[in-house]
Amino acid sequence: MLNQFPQVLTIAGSENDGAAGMQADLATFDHFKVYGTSVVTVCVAGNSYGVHAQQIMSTSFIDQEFKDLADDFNIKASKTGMLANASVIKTVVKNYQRYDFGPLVVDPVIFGNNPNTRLLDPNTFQLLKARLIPLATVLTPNYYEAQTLAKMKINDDQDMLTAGHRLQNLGADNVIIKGPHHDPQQKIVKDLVLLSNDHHFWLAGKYYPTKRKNGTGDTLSAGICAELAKGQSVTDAIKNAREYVDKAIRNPLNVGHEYGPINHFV
Ligand SMILES: Nc1ncnc2c1ncn2[C@@H]1O[C@H](COP(=O)(O)OP(=O)(O)OP(=O)(O)O)[C@@H](O)[C@H]1O
Ligand SMILES: Cc1ncc(COP(=O)(O)O)c(N)n1
Repeated sequence: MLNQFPQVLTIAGSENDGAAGMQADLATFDHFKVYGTSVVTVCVAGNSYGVHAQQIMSTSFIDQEFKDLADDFNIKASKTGMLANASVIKTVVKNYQRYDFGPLVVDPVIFGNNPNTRLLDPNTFQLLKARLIPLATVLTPNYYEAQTLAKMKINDDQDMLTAGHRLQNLGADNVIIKGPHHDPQQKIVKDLVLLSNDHHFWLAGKYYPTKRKNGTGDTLSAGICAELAKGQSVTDAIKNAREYVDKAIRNPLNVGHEYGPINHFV
């Protein structure tokens, strides 16, 4: 029957090296066998050495992208990625509230995998917290983004829990804070999952000492979105997406010289 196959939406930046952003989201959607549509917010020019230029889409173009998808598709879950600046955030919030695009996974992309790459204007943090985060079914900050948004340092598990609660108090139903993974000596990476019913659990995975992990955050949030669209619970969606990221890091794909992609073919 027309329009019954699970359809999802990524609202994100296009990254022309194929490793992260919308390209990683669409590859992940394919893996989870959902039909991926996209609203491009910004085009990023770069490669595995870094990001070199950005072209932000006009708000009228973004409005049109949303309208065209709403007119034709039956979207069951959505995710946001790179939003770049305040006008994009406001336009995305307005459109998401206008149409029914299902539960929303908000990946609050502030930094790229190379921590020196900033992907969001720092003047927009307040706007992000006040307008977008309250719409999140699942919020997926990395270790640095969680500290920036919760306005605190995270040094241990208790800090991570406190930061998670602060982010829930901003209005996100469920929060996953991805643990740090920049110490070559560490053995595991430990993410915190804080659920809307106030339960929490830790997802510990093996640490892989590799620079080939561009797009891990996008892949995790896209996997959660895909699984939610298929009717999985938040807990199962997060666990299944995390397992996929683990496999995609563990089996490297040797393209690009520096901060290369993970392997979406696994
Ligand atoms: N080297 C690694 N070894 C094992 N797991 C990792 C590694 N790096 C990241 N992960 C896992 O990948 C997932 C994505 O986390 P990560 O912190 O990389 O997100 P991010 O890409 O920084 O997020 P964002 O897209 O918000 O910027 C998490 O579950 C994390 O634990
Ligand atoms: C266009 C774009 N969007 C998002 C990310 C985040 O990447 P990661 O998933 O590695 O944090 C990125 N590097 N580029």
